[in-house]
Formats: sequence, C-alpha cells, structure tokens
Amino acid sequence: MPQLPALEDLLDEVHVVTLPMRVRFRGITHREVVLLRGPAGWGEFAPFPEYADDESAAWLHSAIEAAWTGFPEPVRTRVAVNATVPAVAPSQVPAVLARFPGAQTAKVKVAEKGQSLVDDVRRVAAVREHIPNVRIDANGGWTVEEAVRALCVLSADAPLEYAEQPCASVEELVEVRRRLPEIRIAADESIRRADDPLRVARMGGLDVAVVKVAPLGGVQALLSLATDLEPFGVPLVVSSALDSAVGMSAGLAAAASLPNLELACGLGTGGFFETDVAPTPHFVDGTLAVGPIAPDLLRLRRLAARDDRTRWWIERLRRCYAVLTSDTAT
Ligand SMILES: O=C(O)CCC(=O)c1ccccc1C(=O)O
Ligand SMILES: [Mg+2]
Repeated sequence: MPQLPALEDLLDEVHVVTLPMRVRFRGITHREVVLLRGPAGWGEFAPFPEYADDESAAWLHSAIEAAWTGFPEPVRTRVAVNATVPAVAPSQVPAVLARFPGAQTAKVKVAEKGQSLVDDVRRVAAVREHIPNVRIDANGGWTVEEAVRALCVLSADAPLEYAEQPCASVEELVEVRRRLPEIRIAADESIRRADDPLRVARMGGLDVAVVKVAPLGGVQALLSLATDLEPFGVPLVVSSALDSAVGMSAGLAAAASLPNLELACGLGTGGFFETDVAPTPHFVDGTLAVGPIAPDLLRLRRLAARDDRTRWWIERLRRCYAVLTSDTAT
C-alpha cells in the first residue's frame, strides 16, 4: 500500500454489524464485522474476537487496501466454489448442501471437539451421496496417529480430494504426508497464522495451499505469496474467514486474479448468515460472480451492533492502526 490513510479518514464512515447465523460454525452463532468505506469502495475488518492486535493488524491492512486502493484486473469473471459443511448431523447435510446449488466439490468439517470419528465418517458419507468430490478440514484437531487412522478410514470407500490441516503443527503435517503419500494434505492455519507462511512449503508439509485474504494482509499480499509458492508447484485454494459479502468480494477478487486456479475455492459461506450486508450472491453451476459489492444501507442499519460492541470494535481498530503505523516506521 502506498501510504496509510489518516485514522480520521478511516473512521469517517464505519459500520459495525452483527450477522446472525443459521448454523453454528467455529462455535459462533453471530458474526461481528466492521465495514469501512473509502475512495475505492468497501473494506471489511473482522478478525475473530480472540485474535491479538498484532495478528489482527493484517486484517485491517486488508480492509484498507479494499477501500483505499482497490483490486487488480481479474483474469476470470466467475470462481468455482466448494460447498462448506459444518460439523452437523448427517440428517442436516441435505439442508446445508441446498445452499450451494451446483457445487461440484464439498468441504466437510471433521475432528470437531466432542465428536468422534464415527460422526465424521457418517457426515462424509451423507455428503458423498450428493457430491462425490469431498475434501475435509480438521482445523488441526488430530494428532499424527489420529490423522493417519482417520484419513485411512475416510478414504477407504472413495478418495478424498485433500485433507486440510489434519494436525496443528508443520512438523506433524510433514509426518502425516510421509505416512500417507497417497493422500494430499492442505495447509491452512500453518499458512495464515504462521510468522513465516512459506515455512510449511519449505519443510514439505503440503500438497495444496489454502490462502485467505484478510489474515494475509490483503489481495496484493496473497498474490505475492502465490508468486513465492510457485516454485513448490502446489495448487492454491482461496478461502474465506466467514466473511460478509464485502469480505467475500475481496476473496473473489483474489481468486479471479490468480494466474492458475484449478481447485474450487472456499468462498461460499455467505449463505450461513440469516441476513448478509448485501443480497446473497447467486450460485450458477457452483460458481460465484466476481465484482464489487456495495452493502445495502438499510441492512446495515438493521444489523447494527450494540453500542458496547461498536465501541469495542472501534477501540480494536484504533489499536490495530497503531500496529500498522509502528510497522511502517521500523
Ligand atoms: O473453506 C471454506 O469452505 C469456508 C471457510 C472455512 O472453512 C473457515 C471459515 C472461518 C474460519 C476458518 C475456516 C477454515 O477453513 O478453517
Ligand atoms: Mg481450514
């Protein structure tokens, strides 16, 4: 980014909204996001509440880029998106998949706390009845032993497209890859929450790279990481962080700018909200359209967060801005 806008300009038009969710995801039933309006459009600042300011500053950088700089020219107009299936009971699977018309790929959450491998096997089987191409995401929930056993069981009847973050650490991902050479491993948290996002690739811990705009600091940062990953020859999957329609448009812009995109992206979770900040984009044959999103001002008013939450987010935004300005000073 050429230069950060002044804090007063950032705070000139800020909307803090609370989006109610239809399904529990990451233990969340309401998603709070901050929307900023700048000369280039709208940006979203929505680090998860438990994230520290240092990590959250990248999310602010991403919001500022969207609203003050804008995005590069896309090379495609639509992006294939996966259906995302939270850790629901098998009976709920058809209702979840109905929100992703035409999706050719499903991503199924597994290794949920309080559930067992049997729950995962049943959920994946229920999904495969509708969408045969399944990837799973364990969010680092397994040990190496658990991952090896679970991935063998889950791929016994049909292959998995890949397994995302089966274990928490890079070392464990390397070990799972060594033990199960026939199953592709994707890294998510090992990229977006790492001090060095390339380390997992250098160590040989991935076959697929999951990349997210906001945690990486914006579309340009994501594209530059994509360039750095080129020598490793791994396909990229652009995914969301449970973004509102505004954040999702940044993900779609990044996906639309990648020179190579062979796998479906994880940018279809907008339907998880009862109401989003803009009308829910339409799936056409499992794809979403790329393009700017303008939130509906009536919706923003209706979804406005409580005063105490608004103050909390503005304070957080100020602290993250201070992190960004101290970063550029050093
Ligand atoms: O990738 C997708 O299909 C949807 C996005 C998603 O799963 C997600 C959303 C919020 C936080 C973490 C994750 C994740 O990929 O682990
Ligand atoms: Mg993930």
